[in-house]
Amino acid sequence: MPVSDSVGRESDRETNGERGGDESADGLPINELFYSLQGEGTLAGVPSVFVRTSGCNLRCWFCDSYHTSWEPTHAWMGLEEIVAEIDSYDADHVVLTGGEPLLHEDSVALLEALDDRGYHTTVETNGTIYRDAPIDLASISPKLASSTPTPERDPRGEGEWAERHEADRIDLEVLARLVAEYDVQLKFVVTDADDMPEILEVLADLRAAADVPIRDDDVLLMPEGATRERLADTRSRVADLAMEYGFRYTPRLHVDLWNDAPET
Ligand SMILES: C[S@@+](CC[C@H](N)C(=O)[O-])C[C@H]1O[C@@H](n2cnc3c(N)ncnc32)[C@H](O)[C@@H]1O
Ligand SMILES: Nc1nc2[nH]cc(C(=O)O)c2c(=O)[nH]1
Ligand code: SF4
Ligand SMILES: [Mg+2]
Repeated sequence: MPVSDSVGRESDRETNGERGGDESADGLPINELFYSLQGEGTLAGVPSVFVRTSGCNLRCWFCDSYHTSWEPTHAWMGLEEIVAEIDSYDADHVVLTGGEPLLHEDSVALLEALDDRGYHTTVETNGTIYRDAPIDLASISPKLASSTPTPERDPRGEGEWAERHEADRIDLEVLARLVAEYDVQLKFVVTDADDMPEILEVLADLRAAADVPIRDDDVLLMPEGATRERLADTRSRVADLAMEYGFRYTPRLHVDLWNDAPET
């Protein structure tokens, strides 16, 4: 759902972690801002500053950033304040993530400021919202049916989000636009072989809809797991699937190194 659809609907604003009231002030709801190694994707291992915005339009049952989606918490930070804190680290790479960072209009201004200062920017996004911004790598993680918070899997309620999540999780037009405009990686969260038919279907639909080729090399399978214990269950299965289907495997380096500690 484009964020503009939710403007003016207070309940949506609140659910998404957006600011009520003072729309004119610039800034972003920041859940955490920290320095770490990029843990996922083609840039895994690269020292990077992470800016995690709060608020999301989806509700994956497995979300490893619960306090940006299911129970959003944040401090409001002005753009200058955010840039100054990023500058205080000695890094060339910035990862803007969330929650869903492209929900927020001011993510564009932040990315412009970072681009002006020469940073390489990665945006971690669920691929349901398009924005025009200087993004060096759009790290898109389209959400599969296995992410839907059914009553049995809802971490908080009784499946109240399932219908909305299901309706909004894939937007082929937005995905095709992101793929056309940016360097992308498509990073699918995988638990087992049951996820593969849907990945193939999304890819076939996207290849048909997009004006540019999508290489198998740009498709990454990432094991589901927010903890070392869970990853121990999923990672070798997902590695085998990557070899079987000819897609890339991505580790979750930060989970291997620091488990589920905050600010890692
Ligand atoms: C918290 S999300 C924030 C960005 C955006 N909302 C998204 O989903 O792409 C960051 C990354 O973590 C992944 N992720 C979240 N929970 C996960 C889990 N339990 N296991 C594996 N990956 C997970 C997402 O798919 C995404 O690639
Ligand atoms: N180290 C580390 N790498 C990451 N790559 C993507 C992350 C995210 O939450 O978007 C993430 C994260 O939370 N930590
Ligand atoms: S889209 Fe991303 S931030 Fe939102 S609930 Fe899913 S994993 Fe969490
Ligand atoms: Mg993370």
